[in-house]
Amino acid sequence: MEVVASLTNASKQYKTGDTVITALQPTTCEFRKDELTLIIGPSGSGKTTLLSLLGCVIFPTTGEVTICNQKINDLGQNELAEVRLRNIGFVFQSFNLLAPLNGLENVMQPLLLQRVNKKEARQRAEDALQKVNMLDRMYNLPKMLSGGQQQRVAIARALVTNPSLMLCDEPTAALDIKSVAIVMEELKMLSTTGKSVAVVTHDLRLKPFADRIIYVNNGVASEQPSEEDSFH
Ligand SMILES: Nc1ncnc2c1ncn2[C@@H]1O[C@H](COP(=O)(O)OP(=O)(O)OP(=O)(O)O)[C@@H](O)[C@H]1O
Repeated sequence: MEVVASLTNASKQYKTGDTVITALQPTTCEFRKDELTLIIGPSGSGKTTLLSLLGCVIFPTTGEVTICNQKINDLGQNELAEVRLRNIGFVFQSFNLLAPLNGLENVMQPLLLQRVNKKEARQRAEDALQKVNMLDRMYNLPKMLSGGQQQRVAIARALVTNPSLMLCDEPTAALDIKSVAIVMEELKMLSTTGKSVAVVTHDLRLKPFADRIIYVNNGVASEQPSEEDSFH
């Protein structure tokens, strides 16, 4: 299956003063088209660091990160921003919708940033909202929507630019159990439409939605569960 993103011996250390924290040990893994990959691990284990490397938000200390066949290590900040805008959609725990804008306007924003004209942006935003079954609520402000509905609008905003890679950081953490299932089913559905979807979570209940699971423990990423994980 086609590889959308990969880490090759990629590690990350953070330096604060004299202290060096190894957030992620050298890691090699692939994220493929048409797959939903869960990145599971306890708090502080290195999940967000792994996702941030994939999202081209931070550079690895050692090793390589490749997104859509492009090695990102040697890119400058502007080129990196371009890679992010063209290839990656982000979904966050706290939705991050713009409060004064309705659902449609929120979803149109990434396209307007890419200088797509307003008419086309509106059409594409409506198509994205349709995919997550939120077209009928597109004129609502975020505060008029439930958490699950806001997250579905946020997913539409992430997918409107047609990214190959969708990166989701604890997308269900703020949701009730019914909304968790709806949001995960939407993400699963997207992963069958030629995208690679990576979801960071500490919630082992999301396992049934995964095609593949990467376990992260103490900065070590592995496709094998540790003893601690396998008890669940
Ligand atoms: N910018 C930073 N500067 C210094 N240390 C950091 C930084 N970001 C993360 N860390 C440290 O790296 C380690 C891994 O953090 P990371 O956020 O990747 O874990 P996580 O598994 O996502 O945790 P959580 O589930 O609590 O968000 C932690 O010890 C954290 O304190």
